Amino acid sequence: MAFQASPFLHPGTVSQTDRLAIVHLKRDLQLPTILRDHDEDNEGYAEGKVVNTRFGSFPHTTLIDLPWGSQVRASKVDTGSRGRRVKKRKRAGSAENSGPTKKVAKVDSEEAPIVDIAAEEAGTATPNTPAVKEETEAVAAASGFIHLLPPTPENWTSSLPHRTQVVYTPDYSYILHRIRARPGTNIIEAGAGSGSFTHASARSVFSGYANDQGVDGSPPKKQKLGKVWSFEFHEQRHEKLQKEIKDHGLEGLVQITHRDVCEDGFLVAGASPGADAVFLDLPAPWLALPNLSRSKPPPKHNGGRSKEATPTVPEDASSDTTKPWISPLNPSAPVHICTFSPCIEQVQRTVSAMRRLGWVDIEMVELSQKRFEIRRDRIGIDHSAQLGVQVSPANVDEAISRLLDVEDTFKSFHETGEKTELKKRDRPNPNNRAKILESLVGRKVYKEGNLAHRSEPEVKTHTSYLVFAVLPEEWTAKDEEEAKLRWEVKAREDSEKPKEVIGMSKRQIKRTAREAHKLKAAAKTASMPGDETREHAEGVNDNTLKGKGGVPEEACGSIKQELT
Ligand SMILES: C[S@@+](CC[C@H](N)C(=O)[O-])C[C@H]1O[C@@H](n2cnc3c(N)ncnc32)[C@H](O)[C@@H]1O
Repeated sequence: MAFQASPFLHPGTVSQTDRLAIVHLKRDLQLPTILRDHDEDNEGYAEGKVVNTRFGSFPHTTLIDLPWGSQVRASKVDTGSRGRRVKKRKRAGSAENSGPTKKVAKVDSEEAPIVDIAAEEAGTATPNTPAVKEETEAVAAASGFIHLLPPTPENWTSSLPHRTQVVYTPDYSYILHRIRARPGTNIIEAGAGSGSFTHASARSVFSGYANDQGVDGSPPKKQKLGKVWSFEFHEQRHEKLQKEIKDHGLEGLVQITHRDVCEDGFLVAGASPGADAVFLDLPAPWLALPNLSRSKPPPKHNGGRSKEATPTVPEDASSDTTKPWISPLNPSAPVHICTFSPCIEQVQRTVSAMRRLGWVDIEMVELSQKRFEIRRDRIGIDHSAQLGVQVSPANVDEAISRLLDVEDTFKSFHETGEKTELKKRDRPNPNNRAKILESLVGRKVYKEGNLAHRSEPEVKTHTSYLVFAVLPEEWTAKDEEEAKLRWEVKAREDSEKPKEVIGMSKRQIKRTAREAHKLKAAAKTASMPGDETREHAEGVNDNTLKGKGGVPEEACGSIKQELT
């Protein structure tokens, strides 16, 4: 099969068969689906593969080859036929195959053969005979519509099948920015869970595929390829995510390993991922931190975790004590980390472990994302039931005219017995077409009323504490020597120093400078005319200064200079 880039990275302009698409029903309701031109699950719809939603049914055939963003109307699908599904299938060559509204769908020969129930009941069925399915052309229904969107990490996060708590967009966008994720970065992620962060980080670090070629077919340019090194110790979650990554064309960019990272570390097949950044979404990140060091961590302790809770996962070379220690981190760059914890006690333990292990710039952040609804509050009886309008008088004139109206109606009812409803019917409808057109064309409705904003009370984001830190590059004595040779440190010759400080230690120089500074300040006060300070400072002159500090006035400047 020809190589196809992931739809998350290169969605193209139209939806395609066998590629992921997002069926957008409304802002907080989206369904991911891989578009198929045939029903591989044999679900029994005459139209082939169908997405059923609260807004109607959408056969995949109506969703393929459409420009992204298209609005698609629902189709009439006989959902009641699902129970009788196999009887609906006809064998190839059957006379009924040639109806005008039928079209023949491609059938994968490796699929389970479709059983002809009628033939089976009659005992004439031939097992394993390749069959051809036929699908009815979809007919539009009035039940509703959807929009077809290309997949992005954002809409994948809001539509993915939840297997765990997930990291939502407001959190991961901030995290990826803080851990400096960019094209070419190697990220370690543990645990992978439902893959929400995995998809977002994959897009951030993508800098091309290993088999990328120039436009003219020339060999690929040498560039650092970014990669997400994902770890998950729950077997089913690991399997499901691995399948998703394959289905989404992200293999090669994301490598998922089934592993307990607290026990067995972060090496993959014995080799280092060379991580520039790390994201830990684990219940006990402090247990994994020793495995993210630049040198061999101290012997493991249980960390208060019960032995029963520790799952058994395949052993890796990293846990083999006979082999030399390999760090999973990039040795030639500072490593940025973020840990995601729901409670402050976990944060405290994580921060303590980070301090012990040499992480610096440790900082905790809590994100409280809120969405603001911005609208114009319009007031007036005239607007009546229009959207966003409070139906109450906008001013005194409007209130009086309304009161007169009501009084009139009341009076006429008592005089003539005429019902109010009749009068109402005579009154022009404020929401009639002409009125609405007038308000749209004649007036600037968008400018009317007060501009108001209020925050949404409920926001779908998993509140957690984010701990950020940096692990600097290792600096050995050898590095120090090399640096000294490279950037020669030239000590000042004694002959260049002011003579007052020659032979003094740094501490002595500092003390002398402090005293000189104090005396100089006192002398300045003494020379200020006409206040009490002058009297106190009387008698303090250059000579006493010299005597007190033992430092001549002219030396003060040079001592200060020496210290700076
Ligand atoms: C909250 S979920 C992660 C959600 C994920 N970040 C997302 O955005 O979808 C935490 C995951 O960590 C996994 N996990 C917990 N301890 C682990 C360990 N020691 N090693 C690897 N995975 C672990 C759990 O199985 C769980 O799936």
